[in-house]
Amino acid sequence: MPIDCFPSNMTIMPPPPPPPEPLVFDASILQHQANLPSQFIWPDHEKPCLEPPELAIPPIDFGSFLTGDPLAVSKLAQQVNEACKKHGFFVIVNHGVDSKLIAKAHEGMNMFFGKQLSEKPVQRKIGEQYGYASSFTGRFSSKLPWKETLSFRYCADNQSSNIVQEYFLNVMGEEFKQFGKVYQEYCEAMNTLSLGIMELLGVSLGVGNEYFRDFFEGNDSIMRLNYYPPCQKPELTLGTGPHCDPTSLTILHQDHVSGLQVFVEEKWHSVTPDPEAFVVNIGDTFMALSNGIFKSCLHRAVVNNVTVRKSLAFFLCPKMDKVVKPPNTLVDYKNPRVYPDFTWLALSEFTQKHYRADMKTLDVFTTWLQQKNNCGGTKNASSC
Ligand SMILES: C=C1C[C@]23C[C@H]1CC[C@H]2[C@]1(C)CCC[C@@](C)(C(=O)O)[C@H]1[C@@H]3C(=O)O
Ligand SMILES: O=C(O)CCC(=O)C(=O)O
Ligand SMILES: [Fe+2]
Repeated sequence: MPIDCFPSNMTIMPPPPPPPEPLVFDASILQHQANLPSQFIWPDHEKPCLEPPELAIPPIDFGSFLTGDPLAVSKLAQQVNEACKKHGFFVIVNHGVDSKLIAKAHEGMNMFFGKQLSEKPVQRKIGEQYGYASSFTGRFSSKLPWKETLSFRYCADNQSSNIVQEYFLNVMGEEFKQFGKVYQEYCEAMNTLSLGIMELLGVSLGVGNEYFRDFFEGNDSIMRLNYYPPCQKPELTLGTGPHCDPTSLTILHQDHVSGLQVFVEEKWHSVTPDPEAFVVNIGDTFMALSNGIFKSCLHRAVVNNVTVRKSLAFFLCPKMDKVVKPPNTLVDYKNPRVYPDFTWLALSEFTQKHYRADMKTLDVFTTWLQQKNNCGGTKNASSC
């Protein structure tokens, strides 16, 4: 249509600007830059505080639980009960996991994340739980975490006995075959330890040592490798933002570089690294399973301007279709239900497609679920 046919009062809008190219987090470049891209600068109220107090908590000797000595088990159950009611995490030593296996898992991270960005597999797609991601540049537009991650699935059922090894070989490639063997063995060790901890949590809550072990027998869990490159301005950003894990239980191994912080007694505390220990924290799903008795732990990870920091996080999750509801013995007129029934699939999808997990994920999810149910389960709760 010739330009003069347009009525004089019509304003011809310029074409919309092209969408900004998603930022590329190339750690080998960014870690040397004094000026951080604005997307990595967190709001003042979330920036890390300098020199947080160290949290000195007595580690729990898991070895005495493994002996099955009733007195030792009862003592440990009491320790765990207090820790999980108060701030939702505890530290265990004498856990039975081979330190050489842990060292190999860390070496594997150095090899993988030390590669050039171009040599790493393509970034994971939005809504997908697994794969390689560099600071989630394609997923979030602000408050980007200063980290690279590799997440993959671990299934405890017999049909998936080599799922980790197969992922590394088939999805990542032949050169990662040995990698896959290390992490397959590591995840199997995490599974064994998780089920043992579930026995201890069951005793701690008075439901017996089989209840939660059975619930997680066929777990469908997530293994995540966290790699935090050094940052020239660590006081402006975060490696992982403040959150409660939406999952059930997390077994975290941090290397010798401190960075994990937990929020207890109204302030952030640094958890002193101990390569011989695992940090175990309660997630949102187990908080619901315990009818709110055990608290999901609020935590975050800070970075530094000197060296890389790495952590291995095993997230225990039930089968996707398992209904998350507390045992009847934890519900009565004095302790009414705190959260509705839900499946782990629903909560997992909520965190991957609708909501960035933070410190209030479970409450927001609960409201979202109720709105959706009130609308007869339509796709978009806000449509009703
Ligand atoms: C189910 C999960 C989502 C996250 C990985 C596991 C358990 C922890 C979640 C996460 C780490 C919480 C902070 C925000 C998040 C986006 C991250 O920084 O990685 C979360 C993970 C995720 O959604 O990928
Ligand atoms: O790296 C850490 O110490 C914490 C990581 C974490 O909280 C997570 O991946 O959920
Ligand atoms: Fe976490």
